[in-house]
Amino acid sequence: MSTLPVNVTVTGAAGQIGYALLFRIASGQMLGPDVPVRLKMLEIPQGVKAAEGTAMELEDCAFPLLAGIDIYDDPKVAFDGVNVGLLVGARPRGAGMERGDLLAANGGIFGPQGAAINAGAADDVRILVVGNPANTNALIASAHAPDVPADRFNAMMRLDHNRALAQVAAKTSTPVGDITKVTIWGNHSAKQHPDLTQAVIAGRPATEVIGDDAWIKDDFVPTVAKRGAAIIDARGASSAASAANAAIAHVHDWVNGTPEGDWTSVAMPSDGSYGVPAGLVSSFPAVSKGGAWEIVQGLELDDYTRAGIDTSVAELVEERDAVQELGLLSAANA
Ligand SMILES: NC(=O)c1ccc[n+]([C@@H]2O[C@H](COP(=O)([O-])OP(=O)(O)OC[C@H]3O[C@@H](n4cnc5c(N)ncnc54)[C@H](O)[C@@H]3O)[C@@H](O)[C@H]2O)c1
Ligand SMILES: O=C(O)C[C@H](O)C(=O)O
Repeated sequence: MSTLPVNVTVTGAAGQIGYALLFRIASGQMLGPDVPVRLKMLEIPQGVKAAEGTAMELEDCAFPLLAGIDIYDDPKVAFDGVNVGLLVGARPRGAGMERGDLLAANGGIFGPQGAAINAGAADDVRILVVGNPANTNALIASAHAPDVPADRFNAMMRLDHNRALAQVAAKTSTPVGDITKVTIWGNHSAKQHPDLTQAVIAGRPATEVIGDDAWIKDDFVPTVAKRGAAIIDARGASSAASAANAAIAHVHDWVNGTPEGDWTSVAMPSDGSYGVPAGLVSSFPAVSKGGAWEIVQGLELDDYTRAGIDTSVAELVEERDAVQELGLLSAANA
């Protein structure tokens, strides 16, 4: 990236995650301590006033790297020239809302945003979808941006990845920094598959250090997969600071590379690796090199891992089929 300001568009800027995210982006934690940023905040009209308040606070931080702040309620302008887009704003599930209703409501958000990205984004654009259902929302956005390479659309699994690291660290009394090669496969949902079969703790296989297969299957996997719901139950609102932290780390590593000897978990369009149908936005172990993700290849999958991936991917197929049926994967419906 050059020293020209990087245009960072954040949707849902007045929301909880937006509030935890914007200050860290402006301080340089996402793109680096030498990279100026211009924030382009997108909200729905009812959210604009609150976004203006957040912008006032951003100004009051006097961040040296913050080159400008603009607030929009029109995606076409908000994504004009965007280099990095964080698609956070989404329609939450309301009382009595079926999964199909949620997918349809979000299709109405992510289709037009994808079209706006297609029309105005910079050539190096990178899009991270955070708003749920994140994987399928990323698929919808990408379908409406036929001129943008599909691999520029990611969905966020980094929070699940970090949750897995934290659980293993607590179980083994190991510093998080000594734990590598954890993977989350599949969908950002309770059907994700957290996987420790390749994980390493201070140079030793994690499964050997843990020495408790029942803990992995009966405790670790469901705890990580259902952590989002546990946070909602405890906080009365979904995770915000940890989600923002994960988004910062995801984009940081995408742009600047992953540490040598480790990988992270990224939902990106499948190239057919590990039997995941091509095009589905599914999570894989991935390294970032030269500003692009590469799926880690050649991992042996035991039967338990294979079954976990298949279950999660089946859910993604269902979601894709549902939005396809609703016409949300057709660019004509933007
Ligand atoms: N992928 C993950 O790991 C992860 C983690 C936590 C939360 N989430 C999801 O992130 C999303 C946002 O969470 P939150 O806590 O910030 O919610 P929130 O309700 O506090 O904020 C959402 C904001 O988005 C805005 N918005 C809605 N539609 C919009 C549109 N079309 N364009 C622009 N802005 C729009 C709303 O006005 C609101 O200000 C939710 O879908 C949540 O489920 C994902
Ligand atoms: O689980 C949720 O609905 C919220 C969010 O996606 C999370 O993982 O915390």
